[in-house]
Amino acid sequence: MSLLAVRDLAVARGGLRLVEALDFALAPGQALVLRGPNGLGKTTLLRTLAGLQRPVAGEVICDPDTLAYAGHADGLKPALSVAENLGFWSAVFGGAPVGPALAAMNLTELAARPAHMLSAGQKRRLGLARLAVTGRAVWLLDEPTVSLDAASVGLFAAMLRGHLGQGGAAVIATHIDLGLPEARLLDLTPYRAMPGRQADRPAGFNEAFA
Ligand SMILES: Nc1ncnc2c1ncn2[C@@H]1O[C@H](COP(=O)(O)OP(=O)(O)OP(=O)(O)O)[C@@H](O)[C@H]1O
Repeated sequence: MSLLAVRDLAVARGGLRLVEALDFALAPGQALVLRGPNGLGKTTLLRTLAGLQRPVAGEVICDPDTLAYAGHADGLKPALSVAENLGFWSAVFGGAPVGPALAAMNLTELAARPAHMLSAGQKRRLGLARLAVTGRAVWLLDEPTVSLDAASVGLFAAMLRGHLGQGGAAVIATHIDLGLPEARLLDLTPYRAMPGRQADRPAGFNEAFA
C-alpha cells in the first residue's frame, strides 16, 4: 500500500516543462528527499503533489485529505499567539492537542507570544509545529529548515522521524542533510525535461519504493 505515488509525472511552471518521467511511491514510514540545483523544479513538483497545480502529464495517486503542505511561507496569523495559531490549525484539521506540537519544536515558553513578535527561526518553528496538529499522513515540505539553527534542525528531524515511525510519509525538498539515514534521496537532475536525457535516468529507482 502506498500513501502517495506518481506515475510518469511531468510538471511545468510558467508554461515551461521542468521535470518529467517521474515514478515513485511512498509507503507508510518512508521519506523522499528531493535534490537538484536551484530552479530545477523541486518547488513546482511539491506544489503539483499538493494539488496546487495540475500535472502536465502523468498522475499523482493519493487521497488529497492525507496531504499537508508546508511551503516557503509559514502561513501564520500575526495577531494570534503561538498557541492560538496552533489551536486555529488544530480546529481546522480535527482537534489535535497543541501541547505536544509546542513541545516538539521548543515553543512552549513562547506559547503566549504573538506570531508577529517572533524571530524568523521561531516563525519557521511554529510553521513546522503546525504539521503536528494536522493529523495528516503525508507531509510535503519545501525547504523546511530555512532560518533554523542546528538545534532546531535536530528538533525538526526528530519530529519527522516520529511522524514516519507512526506510519506517516514525507517528501522534502532540502539542500541540507537532515540526518535521516532512512530517507531516500531523489536527485531530480536526470529528470530535467530536456530532449535526449531519458537514457541517462537511473534504472531501478522505482524499485526502491516498491
Ligand atoms: N510564478 C512563476 N512563473 C513562471 N515561472 C516561475 C514561477 N515561479 C518559478 N518559476 C520558474 O520555474 C522554475 C522552477 O522553479 P522552482 O521554484 O520549482 O525550482 P526549485 O528547484 O524549487 O528551486 P530552488 O532550489 O531555487 O528553490 C524556475 O526556473 C523558476 O524561475
